[in-house]
Amino acid sequence: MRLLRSPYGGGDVARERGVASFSTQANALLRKNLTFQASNAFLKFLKGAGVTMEFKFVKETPKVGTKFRLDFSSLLGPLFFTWVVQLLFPVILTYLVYEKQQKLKIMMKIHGLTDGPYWLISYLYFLLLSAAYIIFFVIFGSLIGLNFFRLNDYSIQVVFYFIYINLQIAFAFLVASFFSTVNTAAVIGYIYVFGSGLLGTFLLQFFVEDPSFPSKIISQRELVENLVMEKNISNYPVISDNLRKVYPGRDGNPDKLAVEGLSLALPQGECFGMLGPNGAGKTSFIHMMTGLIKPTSGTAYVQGMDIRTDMDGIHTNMGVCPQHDLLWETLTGREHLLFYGRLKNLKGDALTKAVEESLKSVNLFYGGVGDKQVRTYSGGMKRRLSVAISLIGDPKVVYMDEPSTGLDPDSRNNLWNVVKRAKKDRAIILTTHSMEEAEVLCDRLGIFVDGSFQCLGNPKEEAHLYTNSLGFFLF
Ligand SMILES: Nc1ncnc2c1ncn2[C@@H]1O[C@H](COP(=O)(O)OP(=O)(O)OP(=O)(O)O)[C@@H](O)[C@H]1O
Repeated sequence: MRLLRSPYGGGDVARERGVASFSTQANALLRKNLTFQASNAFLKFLKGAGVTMEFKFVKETPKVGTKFRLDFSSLLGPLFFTWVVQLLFPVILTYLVYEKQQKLKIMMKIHGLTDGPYWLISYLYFLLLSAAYIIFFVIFGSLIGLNFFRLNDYSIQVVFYFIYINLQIAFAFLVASFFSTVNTAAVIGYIYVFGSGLLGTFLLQFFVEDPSFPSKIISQRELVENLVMEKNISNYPVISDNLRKVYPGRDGNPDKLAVEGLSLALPQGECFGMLGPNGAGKTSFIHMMTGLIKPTSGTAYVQGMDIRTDMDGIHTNMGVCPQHDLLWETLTGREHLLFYGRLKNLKGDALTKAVEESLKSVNLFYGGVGDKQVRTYSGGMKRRLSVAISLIGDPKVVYMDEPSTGLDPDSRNNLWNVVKRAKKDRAIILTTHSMEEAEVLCDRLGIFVDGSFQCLGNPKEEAHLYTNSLGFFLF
């Protein structure tokens, strides 16, 4: 076995093994910018020729920079929160035992204080103390940007803490009856905090870290219920209220549940990404929202109009980029846009201007491309035209079903730029299989599996969940 010092060095040895003739081929490939194929083929050849290489002069490929975000609470995980919120327990316990140890309670009793007012005043005192402590904890945590506070709705946190501090005070009252010395109570109190934190983490960590833990999904459902109840829905162009789709079974097959009670509220200007494996129900959801199929139950409101009754009104202000390009091969790009622009009630100069701008925005204007028949277009051009059609007439709600599927990286980047520019002043729902696409385009992301959201959140926050949990479903 000979040693070749670098892929492009070691001339004698390489020539001996016939590398010279190969490297001519490899260089040709490299010149064509097919670096990857060239280097792979080159390595295969060397392996076959029994030559090993030392990558002495080969540098690592530069990687995209990532923002360092220090969330030190995550270093301790749920333990941090359990320990901090429980810290008042030993304080309350020792305070109660201190009054018992110093016979202060008896003194007060002697002076006429009965049990009822004593416990009531003690309870109110500890309630105020606990409330102040928790408020400080929440404000401090929110100010330094801890995820625990940022990602959970404050109203839910208030209810949780209120119930928790009441239980903690009641428990301290109970435990205080078993102790008569402060030192023992303090030691046991702190051991309890430390031990129960560890035990709780051990027993409950699975639920806390389970990506399907539905806290945000529940809050989304509550938001939708409130919005529908209060008829305050103008700030949310898209509201899906418990939308459900079951396809009836055929040829002896059972019914198929495609979308299971989907609740979602989309504010103006948000691009929402639905990410999920094949067959998750994304297209069924879009088909219901666009009126192609009827929901089995539930409904949705688009700009305040009900999809069950006002679909015609909704269509005038809605754009759709379907999963597969639905285009006439013999019409030009411009003709498509003129046609769909007219359907959106554009006329005369406004229509001509809108079509021109639209062609420019998707790079189909210059060189007269927009005036060529669609059958001459590449896949990327057809996809860009489909996106342009979805945006013509300035619709306030746009659905894009896997807009970049099947495109090469260059066409995909072009298309992403179009969508990024179009995001302003619109609500966009976009389905995709690509985490990268979701990160680039979406402000919020829902991971959709088996007809329901497994989690909702910011694409950057959900990225690890997608890779960890959905990777399981996808691959
Ligand atoms: N017309 C239909 N009749 C019966 N079942 C259907 C029908 N359309 C879709 N389904 C089923 O409903 C489920 C959801 O399908 P849907 O096309 O909505 O998923 P999807 O997430 O859009 O998938 P993809 O990413 O492949 O487009 C699938 O199991 C599919 O087989």
